[in-house]
Order: sequence, then C-alpha cells, then structure tokens
Amino acid sequence: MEVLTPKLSVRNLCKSYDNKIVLNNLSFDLMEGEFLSILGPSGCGKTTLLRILIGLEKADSGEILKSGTDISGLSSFDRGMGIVFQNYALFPNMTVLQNVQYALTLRKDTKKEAKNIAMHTLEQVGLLDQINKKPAQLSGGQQQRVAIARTLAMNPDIILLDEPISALDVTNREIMKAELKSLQKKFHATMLFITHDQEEAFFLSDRIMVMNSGNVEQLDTPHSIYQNPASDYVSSFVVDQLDKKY
Ligand SMILES: Nc1ncnc2c1ncn2[C@@H]1O[C@H](COP(=O)(O)OP(=O)(O)OP(=O)(O)O)[C@@H](O)[C@H]1O
Repeated sequence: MEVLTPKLSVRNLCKSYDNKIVLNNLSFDLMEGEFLSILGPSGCGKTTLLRILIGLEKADSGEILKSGTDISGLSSFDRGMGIVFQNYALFPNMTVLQNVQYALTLRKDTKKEAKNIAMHTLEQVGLLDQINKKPAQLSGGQQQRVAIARTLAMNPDIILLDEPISALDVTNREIMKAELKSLQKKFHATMLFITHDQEEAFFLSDRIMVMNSGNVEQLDTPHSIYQNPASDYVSSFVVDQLDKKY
C-alpha cells in the first residue's frame, strides 16, 4: 500500500512563556486536501501554534515538516503557507482587485500576470462585479471572500485560517461556513482552521484536533469524536456543547 507523506507534519512541538507551558509536546499531521480544525477554548495555545507554523514565533523544540522537509529555518515568505486572519487585514485604501493583486506583485509577478491571476481568482470566488469597490463598501461575508481570494491567488501549499468566521453576524456566519466548505472542495485546498466554535469545526472538518491547555485531547473525525469522546474534557467541551445547541 502506498504511504502518503503528510502535507504538514508537526512533531513534538514545545513552547513556554515565562515558565508557563503553552504548547506541550504537540504532534499532528495534515494530509493533502484535508480540512483540519484546531478546536479549543481561549488561551489553549491555538494562536501560538499558528504563529509558530507561519514563522512569526520560534518553538522551544520540535519539528515542522512540509511534505517531509523541515521548514523551521525558512522565513514566513518562503514557507508556502497562506493565512486568512480573523479581521481579514484588507488594505482599506485599495480596491478589491488591488488587494488581491498586491501580494502577487510583491512576489515579483509582472503587473499583467498579477492582474490576470487576481481577476481569475476573484471570478472563482464570485466577486468579479465588486473589483472596483473598497473593502468598507462590502458586506462582512464579501470582505471575507476577498481575504480568501487574496490567499488563494498566491497558490499556497497550505492555508491557515485564524477564526475567520467568528467576526461575522449570525446570518453571514451560516453563509460563509457553506461557502468556505465549497471553496475548499473546489480548490482541493489543504486547510488548517483555528476555532473555538464546536459547531463550525463539526460542519467544516474532515478531522478535528481538540486542544486543552497546550495538549492534544483528541484528534479524529467529527463523527468519532462525537460518538467516542476520548476524555471527560472532550465530553464536556465538545459533545455537551453540541447537544445544547441541537
Ligand atoms: N508573547 C507572549 N508572552 C507571554 N505569554 C503569552 C504570549 N503569547 C501568548 N501567551 C500566553 O499563552 C497562552 C496561549 O495563548 P494563545 O493566544 O496561543 O491562545 P489561544 O488559544 O489562541 O487563545 P485565543 O482564542 O483567546 O486567541 C495564554 O495563556 C497567553 O496568555
């Protein structure tokens, strides 16, 4: 049987701040085309993990392998990872098109190439009729689509999403969950999704990693986690919370 190399492999990652352990020997794999959620409450270490993965923070020990190669020594720019932030971090004075084009020109694509790629991606996320608007003229959901288009246009190997849905109102949240899922399938993107929302994680994910105080409590499919929670913590933080909602 063919053994697949994970797109991302995190091995024994440790990080402490002022003698407080924030990530405790964390290990997991993310496979090609997989949607994996990191689910945990505020303060459990999700953002720290994300910052280490994209190279904004250094781990105390452990390895980060992308398709089998250690990327710990690479700059953020060279890691082939795209990130969609919670607040989208769009440039307010640029149009939708300019927002998507900008990173491409930084990458030294010619202006014409950058425009072609940006237009093509904006078409795929259904925003061609909005390209000349500024972010403030768009709805929250549309702004999120611009942020996703900007990341997709760079064709990263892995897309990290830092609670991109929680800033939206309830109606837009439902719409964006469905859109995110369909975009991920359409692009066959490999995605790591950070959230504290059990329902988002269950709706979107192929697998979920439940975190608690820097530890992995359980890593499995939504169905298996719901049917067989691995600890009292998973039972109360995940299963009980979902049951309360439905
Ligand atoms: N630069 C830092 N210096 C000291 N402590 C830090 C630093 N960054 C994070 N921490 C601490 O590490 C722990 C984990 O923080 P982190 O932001 O990774 O959690 P989180 O799960 O992302 O939470 P949230 O959902 O609220 O963002 C917290 O106790 C936080 O106070």
